[in-house]
Amino acid sequence: MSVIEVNHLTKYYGKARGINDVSFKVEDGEIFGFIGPNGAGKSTTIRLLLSLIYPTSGDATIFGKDCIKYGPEIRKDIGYLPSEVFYYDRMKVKDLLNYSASFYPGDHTARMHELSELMELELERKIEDLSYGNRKKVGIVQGLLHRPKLLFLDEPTSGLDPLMQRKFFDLIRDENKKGVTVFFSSHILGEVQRLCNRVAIIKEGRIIEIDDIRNLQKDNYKKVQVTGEIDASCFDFPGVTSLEHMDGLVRFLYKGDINVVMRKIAEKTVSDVTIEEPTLEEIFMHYYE
Ligand SMILES: Nc1ncnc2c1ncn2[C@@H]1O[C@H](COP(=O)(O)OP(=O)(O)OP(=O)(O)O)[C@@H](O)[C@H]1O
Repeated sequence: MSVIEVNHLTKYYGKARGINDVSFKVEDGEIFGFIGPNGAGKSTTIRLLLSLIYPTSGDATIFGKDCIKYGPEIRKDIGYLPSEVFYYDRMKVKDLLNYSASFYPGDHTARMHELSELMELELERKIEDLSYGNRKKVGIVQGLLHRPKLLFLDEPTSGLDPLMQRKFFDLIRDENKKGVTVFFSSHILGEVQRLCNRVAIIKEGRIIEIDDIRNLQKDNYKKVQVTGEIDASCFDFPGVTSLEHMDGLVRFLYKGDINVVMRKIAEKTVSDVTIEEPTLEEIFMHYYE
């Protein structure tokens, strides 16, 4: 059974497009990346799944249950870090986290201390005295406090310094190893590439690709660079694009059977060859163009 199943979900805010006919599944134990530029519909999708807003059409299930009908029940096992956090400014971090934990059964005090220590969050400080990054940390602790089975992270690293980002990623990986499924929304491709198994790309409210990160790289074009006294035109065959020649170096992009390129190179006398996978960033830009 999939942890999340989204079927033809559409949301219009009046006449404004939120998302359009979005369908995908997230399996148990995955770290699923959801990437797209500003305004693509990432937050809208998450808010619909949490039934904070309602769809225009389509439906979705979490843990096999309808998101709207079983919203309160489902949310007990969900952790959510929104892209922007807003709190009661006058409260102490500790009081806010205790208040938040009180919505869930059990005692979460030990967990609160454990997570705050890890994220270097001072529990005695008032929210109004915290920097943007430290407020984000409150959101992270709050989202994980009740040991959720599914975690929604919406642009989680904005405001965190590189050291904290690394700690945060380690924390998410640890949670995932313990069985937590993670839905990770971001427009920062590097972090999606580092953390996620599978990724969906959303553009202007529609999903344009869903695949394993490795497949995305494998089935995409390769970057080929050959050094030597060669005539670039010998690489002008189907599958080759962006062919460039400069100072004894031929460079091009290739999509197709790599053996064709290898055989062509073997016919020549070359001094160096590199064949590279594109980065997720390059693939992403390719889709957006
Ligand atoms: N409350 C709202 N009223 C009207 N339009 C909205 C509302 N919320 C979102 N939208 C529109 O829906 C579209 C998707 O927005 P959404 O916030 O889901 O995108 P996003 O991918 O999360 O972007 P970002 O990375 O900037 O947060 C945008 O065009 C946005 O302007």
